[in-house]
Amino acid sequence: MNSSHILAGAGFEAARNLAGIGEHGHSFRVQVRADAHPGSEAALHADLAAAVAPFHYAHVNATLADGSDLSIARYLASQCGQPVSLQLASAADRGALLDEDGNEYVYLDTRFEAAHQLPHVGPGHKCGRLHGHGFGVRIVVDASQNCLNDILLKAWPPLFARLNHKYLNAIAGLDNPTSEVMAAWLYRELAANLAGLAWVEVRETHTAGSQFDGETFRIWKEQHFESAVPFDAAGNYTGHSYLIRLLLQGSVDRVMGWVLDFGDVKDRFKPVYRQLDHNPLDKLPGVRAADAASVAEWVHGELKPLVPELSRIDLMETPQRGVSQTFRGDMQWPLL
Ligand SMILES: Nc1nc2c(c(=O)[nH]1)N=C([C@H](O)[C@H](O)COP(=O)(O)OP(=O)(O)OP(=O)(O)O)CN2
Repeated sequence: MNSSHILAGAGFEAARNLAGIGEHGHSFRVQVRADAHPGSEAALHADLAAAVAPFHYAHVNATLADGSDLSIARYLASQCGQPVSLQLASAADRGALLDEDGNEYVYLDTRFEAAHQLPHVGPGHKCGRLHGHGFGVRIVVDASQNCLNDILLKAWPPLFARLNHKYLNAIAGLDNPTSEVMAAWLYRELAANLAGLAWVEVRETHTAGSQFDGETFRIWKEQHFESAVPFDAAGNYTGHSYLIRLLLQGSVDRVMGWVLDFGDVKDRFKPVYRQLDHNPLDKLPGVRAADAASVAEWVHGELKPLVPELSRIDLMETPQRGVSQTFRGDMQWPLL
């Protein structure tokens, strides 16, 4: 079923006091997603700006007795004036996630450095060669069952020791170490020792990722394009460096170990990309309007026949303003 969302972001610099840690400070980042309906975009941006304002260059505990990530996240969500899903990053590697159904999670972003090759790709495919990555890993747990320290101190270190600076293909279960296989392997290894594990994400590069929640595989590929867009009724244009994220949901091919090759996603997107990049978006053939939601719909119309697994498109005009459209499946996370 199609659903259309608005994405809004904000940041604030704040001090806080936490039991066991004491006084310290953070550059907090917050992203929210809300249902799109007439007037909701301006209201969401205004509500979010007003919600973070009391924290900016201030002490969190002046507003909230409990200055934890979860407490701040709950407060910000409550100020948004409409149901939202929310991601609060208190540091580059950690934060809290809340969804509209009342689920609360904490996450840790960590990484390891390793070599691998994909043994089943066709001749000449670059991933058949021995190569390596700084693999990004996001571990997400149900906040009511577990906390960040359990991931950091107990669950992750033994796995890090098994993976870091290793040749992944030599590890049992990783003979075909695609991102999807890695996410499923990490999920199974972590679930054994981590109560409330919700999902695991693996990022081989900055532009591609995969997610496994014990049942469903989701992958994404990101691209940037530079485009002009009408600015006012007088016919003036402005422009943006757009980020588009194409998210796919599907089963993993038993031989290849992936939903679809990230390279194939990029290749199939190329003809669409050429029409978007360095062009005025209101002149796209058949586009309903030049706003981000209409452009995302247009991309979906062009790409759906080529990528049937395409489930969601996120289109950001700026890092703090964009849309997220779901066309099939259920792809709540990542928020962005
Ligand atoms: N679905 C998957 N597709 C691909 C995987 C994978 O794990 N799952 N892995 C690879 C390669 O290992 C490759 O290193 C990463 O591919 P890709 O994203 O295409 O890398 P690029 O550096 O070309 O990405 P840019 O778009 O240039 O940033 C291939 N596919």
